[in-house]
Amino acid sequence: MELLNATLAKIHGLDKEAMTKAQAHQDILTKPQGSLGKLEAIAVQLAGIQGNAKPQTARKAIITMAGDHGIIDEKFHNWPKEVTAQMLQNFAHGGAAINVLSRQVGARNVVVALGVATPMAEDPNIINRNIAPGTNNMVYGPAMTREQAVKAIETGIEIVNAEVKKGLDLVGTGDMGIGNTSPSAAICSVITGRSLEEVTGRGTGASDEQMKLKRNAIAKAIALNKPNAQDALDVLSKVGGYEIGGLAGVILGAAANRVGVVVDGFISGAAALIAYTICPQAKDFMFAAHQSVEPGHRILLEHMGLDAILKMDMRLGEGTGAALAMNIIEASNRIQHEMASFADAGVSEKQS
Ligand SMILES: Cc1cc2ncn([C@H]3O[C@H](COP(=O)(O)O)[C@@H](O)[C@H]3O)c2cc1C
Ligand SMILES: O=C(O)c1cccnc1
Repeated sequence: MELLNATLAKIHGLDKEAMTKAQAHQDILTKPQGSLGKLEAIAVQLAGIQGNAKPQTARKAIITMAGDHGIIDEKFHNWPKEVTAQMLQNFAHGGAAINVLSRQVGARNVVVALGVATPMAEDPNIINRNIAPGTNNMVYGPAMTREQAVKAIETGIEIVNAEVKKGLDLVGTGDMGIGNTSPSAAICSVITGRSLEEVTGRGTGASDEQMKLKRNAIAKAIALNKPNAQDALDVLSKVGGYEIGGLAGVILGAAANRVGVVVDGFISGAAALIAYTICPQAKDFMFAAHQSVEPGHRILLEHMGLDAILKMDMRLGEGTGAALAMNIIEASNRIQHEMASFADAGVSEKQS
């Protein structure tokens, strides 16, 4: 709990002076004021995060965290849990969607096992910080202990702190874990107060019949464990997942280091909801990368007052939306650095 508390103590608000300077700079560039819309807002937020009116985006990482889920024993899944470990190998060898999109935007991949059930061979490209071989089936009891939930968050903080030491201007979150749309829906429903009908989605492709089983299993888990919506550690431990806790730690750690964090889809969103419930100010450091097809994603973004950068009908996770949205954030920052002012370019200014 010490690292978590120390991290929370380091989270302060955005640098208002840097934001005022960044906005003033936007306003003298050769365009009608405000005409670049969200591109301007992103540059100003980034300035507030980094405390610099001309922020940096060159050093980027996507941190993808993996965990398995006991709830897949409830038989509404189409994919075996071995896929989690197999996909980690794929991430480690550059073949997954997240590898391609990270390469395209120039982000390094950081792959972390936090709660993977299938034994894995050692691999220099996988950081093995397994806390347990997957969560317990939350239909019959808590997914993990409160101590394990804290450990997951603190591991996420340690991982992002290590990346900050290597040099980090922008970090993206990603998840891998067969079954993890179920704990994400549970977290979303408990914290936002919205029904499972509204927040549960098809994940990797649940049929109508499987959707009924999925909602019933999540409802049973919530009814049995009675997570306290005001206590994010209680929610995470009772109906969460190791990778979700780890990603909440990445988000809190990024905020403490004043690094902008590009939050991926629904699972990363559930992690953001945990981080936000622990420390609402962490929201200032988040960029919502995209709006996933999972219906709960829009709901949890609304709950935090976040506006998704992209809407691409994506539903993969891994950090794919985060990597893609980094392109937009970089574009916005290049405007801030490279565009000519009216004075530079000799363009007449607005007359009235
Ligand atoms: C081959 C494959 C690659 C993936 N990459 C991400 N996910 C995504 O799908 C899973 C969540 O959906 P559900 O709750 O329905 O299991 C997570 O592993 C998520 O990262 C994948 C899923 C599969 C099958
Ligand atoms: O939005 C996501 O992150 C997502 C949706 C479905 C499956 N995996 C991830």
